Amino acid sequence: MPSTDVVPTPLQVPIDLGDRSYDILIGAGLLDDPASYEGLPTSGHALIVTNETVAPLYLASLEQGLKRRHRQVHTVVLPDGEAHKNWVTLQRIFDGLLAAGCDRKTVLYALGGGVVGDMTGFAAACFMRGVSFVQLPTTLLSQVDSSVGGKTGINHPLGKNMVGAFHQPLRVLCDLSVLRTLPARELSAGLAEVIKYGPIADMAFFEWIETRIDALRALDLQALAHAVQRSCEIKAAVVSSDERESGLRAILNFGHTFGHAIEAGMGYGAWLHGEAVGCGMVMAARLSQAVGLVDAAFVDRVKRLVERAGLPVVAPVLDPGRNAERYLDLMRVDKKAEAGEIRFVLIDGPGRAVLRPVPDAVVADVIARSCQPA
Ligand SMILES: NC(=O)c1ccc[n+]([C@@H]2O[C@H](COP(=O)([O-])OP(=O)(O)OC[C@H]3O[C@@H](n4cnc5c(N)ncnc54)[C@H](O)[C@@H]3O)[C@@H](O)[C@H]2O)c1
Ligand SMILES: O=C(O)C(=O)C[C@@H](O)[C@H](O)[C@H](O)COP(=O)(O)O
Ligand SMILES: [Zn+2]
Repeated sequence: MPSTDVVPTPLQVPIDLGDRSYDILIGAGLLDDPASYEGLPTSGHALIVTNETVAPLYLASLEQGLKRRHRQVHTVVLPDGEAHKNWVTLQRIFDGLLAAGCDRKTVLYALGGGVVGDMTGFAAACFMRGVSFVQLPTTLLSQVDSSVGGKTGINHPLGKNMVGAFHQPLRVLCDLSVLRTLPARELSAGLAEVIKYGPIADMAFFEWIETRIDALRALDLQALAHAVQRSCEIKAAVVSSDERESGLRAILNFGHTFGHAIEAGMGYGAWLHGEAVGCGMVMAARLSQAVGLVDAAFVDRVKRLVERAGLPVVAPVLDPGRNAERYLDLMRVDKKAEAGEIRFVLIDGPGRAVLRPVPDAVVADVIARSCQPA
């Protein structure tokens, strides 16, 4: 990664939610910079939640820094992976909090990717009926999406993120330096959520990604800084106007109805969330074309960029005997479904999304076409 002085730091994206408002700070070296934590509570107890992959990389220095702010700093190190985003692992956070004698003023720090962030946020929402937490996202995906907006939770074997709560963090620190240790496959997964913001909200950004995709994959710090900043700006605007997804916020689910079915259907962790979303966006773009909202050129453009990001574009067969039915069954539990009717985020012209039901036969045809290599 190029030297850190090329990024004018920190960039700051505010998220306006009344008394739950907070800032997203973006820059290199933020985790170890005491200025990043200014204004946050300095209560007696802090608990850092991380995982066994991230801990050896970044836990020691964070712990040392937080010891200057909190009398006691405790840690919980979780097993790594989407397959562990469940009750059993969540319980380990509560075990750690109680064993350490943590109280209502305790601040939780989520050091890791989206899995750690979603689970720590959920633990913070539940512990003693709600304590504060800070997001320290260490993957591209978590910096551009999961650390922002307060969706927290865990998976159920029958459906993604089925148990959770809305609980906003006090601050989000997106330290770009930590991305240099991220495996290439995980970087690609993060790019899926970056690409997502184009078709739903900002085609100029989509065009910019098309020109900078190779730089992003090569960890060009300036390109990454802009990608994280613009993604967070779009997400902050959407969340500020619809915090609890009563309407508009659903557009952030573009590609996720198919994507969540792939994740659950393949077994959590087989496909990364970003991979499933990347492929799911191609499927949702096809579905938008199938109901007459966009043309084939638009679908092809989305598919090409997803492919260039290093993501899969051919959907997996979930059940050879009854593949479309299996997809449809999994999608019927989607949180956007109403009375068993699946509602899809469709692209209604470049940069604009709508939420709509689509007849099962049309969806089944798109699934069949998407599972075939082009
Ligand atoms: N709450 C939301 O709004 C929201 C939004 C998008 C995704 N999500 C959730 O986020 C999760 C996906 O997050 P993710 O893609 O960050 O996956 P992840 O948390 O599993 O992290 C990916 C992998 O990278 C490793 N890792 C993390 N930081 C690293 C670093 N700096 N260097 C080296 N390795 C590192 C992790 O240990 C893990 O193996 C899914 O569960 C998804 O449902 C939530
Ligand atoms: O923040 C949101 O709203 C999103 O939909 C962002 C998604 O990228 C994310 O994967 C989210 O967790 C999916 O939400 P869900 O409500 O469908 O579980
Ligand atoms: Zn997502």
